[in-house]
Amino acid sequence: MTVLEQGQIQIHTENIFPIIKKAVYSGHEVFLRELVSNGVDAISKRRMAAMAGDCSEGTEGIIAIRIDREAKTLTISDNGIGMTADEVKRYINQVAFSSAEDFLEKYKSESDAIIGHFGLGFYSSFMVASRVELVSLSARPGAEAVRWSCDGSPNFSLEGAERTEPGTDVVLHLMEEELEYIEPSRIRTLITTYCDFLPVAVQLDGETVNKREAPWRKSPRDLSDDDYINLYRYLYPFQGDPLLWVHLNTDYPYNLQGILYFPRITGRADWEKGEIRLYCNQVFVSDSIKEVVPRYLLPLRGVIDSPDIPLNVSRSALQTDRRVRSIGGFVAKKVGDRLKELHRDEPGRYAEIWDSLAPFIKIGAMEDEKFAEQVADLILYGTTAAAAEPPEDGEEATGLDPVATDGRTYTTLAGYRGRLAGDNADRILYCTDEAGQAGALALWKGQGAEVLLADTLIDSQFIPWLEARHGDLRFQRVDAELDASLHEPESELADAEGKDSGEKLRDLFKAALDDDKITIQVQSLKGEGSPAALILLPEQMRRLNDMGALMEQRLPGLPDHHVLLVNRRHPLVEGLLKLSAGAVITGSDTTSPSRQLAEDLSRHIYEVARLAVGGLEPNQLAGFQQRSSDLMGQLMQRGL
Ligand SMILES: Nc1ncnc2c1ncn2[C@@H]1O[C@H](COP(=O)(O)OP(=O)(O)OP(=O)(O)O)[C@@H](O)[C@H]1O
Repeated sequence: MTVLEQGQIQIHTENIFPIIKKAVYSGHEVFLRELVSNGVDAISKRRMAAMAGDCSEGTEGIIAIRIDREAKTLTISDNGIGMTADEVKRYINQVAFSSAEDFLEKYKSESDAIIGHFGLGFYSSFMVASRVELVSLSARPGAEAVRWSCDGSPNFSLEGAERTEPGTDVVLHLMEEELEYIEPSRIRTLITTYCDFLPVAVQLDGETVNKREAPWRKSPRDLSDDDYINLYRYLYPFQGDPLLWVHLNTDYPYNLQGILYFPRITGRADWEKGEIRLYCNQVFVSDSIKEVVPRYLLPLRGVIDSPDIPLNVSRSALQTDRRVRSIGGFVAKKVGDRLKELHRDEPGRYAEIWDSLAPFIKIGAMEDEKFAEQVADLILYGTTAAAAEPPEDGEEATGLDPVATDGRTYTTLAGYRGRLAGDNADRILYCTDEAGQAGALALWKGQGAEVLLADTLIDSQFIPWLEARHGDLRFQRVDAELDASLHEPESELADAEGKDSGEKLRDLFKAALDDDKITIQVQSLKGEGSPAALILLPEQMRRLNDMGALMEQRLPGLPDHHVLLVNRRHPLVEGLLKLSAGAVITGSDTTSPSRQLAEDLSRHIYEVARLAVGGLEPNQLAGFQQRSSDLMGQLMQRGL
């Protein structure tokens, strides 16, 4: 074979390849992605050149990968446009190698990793091969086949070769330490990882391995729900089906396609990792692109495919890139639009999946003002109100509020406010713990008040945020205070000592509890089932306690300062009053058995109220249990 040329590649670094190999010490596998991408490019170039009449059309484009175990070679062939000797000199010796220098230059100055080492190009073959041969025949008429060979030093040789069909073979003579790439299973995995959605068949030893179809490149009109769900199942196997998806498609001011899915969140969502897969022209780049979408969308899954995300820069540079930021904004906007659409068109389904959507939406609203505006009317709250009746014809009504689901009834803040009346038109009643605040909640419900249920972990931050945003509204937790509608007006005659029964009860409880931090109030609560006593936590008091707990990184618990509301109408309290009055009438002093029993009962009533709000520590429970039995024993003896 005649030697066409031997020469030195003009590069500044004397021997670039060992440096590349060292710099890109991990992820050598990307060489396959780079070489297959070059083949795909060559195939589409040939198609375009054929359309312009510049070369023969050829058969369907194919990338064929062959393994030769004996020769320890891996060959990547395409039937694309090929290269003439001149083109090899220009594109391989100059373009490829000058971008190698570029890459190294960038790599040196950036401390953090370049995403997926993207754009390494042809010379990435030297990460795994000690010698690379390229045999190419240009599809242009009259071209002759050439063989280029290089061992990683700047020296190359170029000679005539045998190749009858246009296209290029890249033959990699694998280094001893890179022989993993001779294993078909390894190559197969690499093809499905990086080249699965490429529009050209990628074959391994004659068998097509990749999927080829990239649904996100299609129009949403041509995709069924099943198509979306199947892609999700394929990308995230055994993760359950997605709740909702958003098809992204824009070509201005940047080119971007993709499909994002809201996963069904079980347990804690991962706000750190990021599971959206990044592609560039259907070639897989990375499965964690924290830098491209806003943080609150990180638990979303799916694909973003854009050639306009700069990938040969460091991650930190990506984060501050203006275009990337605007892509993040675009994605958030599209997600917001899709949520709006679902809320408008299918309020029932929206409410059904609300619990899974809530973390994204609430965190998004708190972190991103634009997003907050978009979703302002889409935030749902569990409510104690009855659901609105759907229209008779059974069709799903738009704007239905409150909406019932299997588990809960939901409303929006606007819906709730629409139902508020008169003096309380600006008061938002909410409950953060249905069990712990059951007594107070029942009282409000008994009087027909609607209460919002804000009981998820995130609500402890979300409610204060909401309050700050709605300065015109008053947010009041159900157990903060009871307004006049919940108790009877007080009208009572004082006894001979000038004390009414309220004062007497107050004195009794004060003596029994002997704790200045507990404020005792006596009221006649309305409603049949109202409890004997309730613990109330005035807003200011509770907030201070919550804040202190937050600063000390502990659970808030029951603050030492709290209110004990005694319900004078309750038979137990009425009996208590009689018991203590008896003690006075018979002239007993504070140590009389009746007085002692009255105080023990008062303490017991207090502890039961405390127990109901989860305010008894585990170590107090044993004492409580003991006192309960003692008290019942005493009462039993009195009754017998
Ligand atoms: N299989 C091939 N068939 C035809 N031309 C090729 C082939 N592989 C490489 N080339 C030519 O060599 C040039 C350099 O390739 P290289 O992979 O280094 O960079 P690139 O593809 O231009 O950019 P990138 O850095 O994104 O990979 C290509 O632009 C192309 O003209």
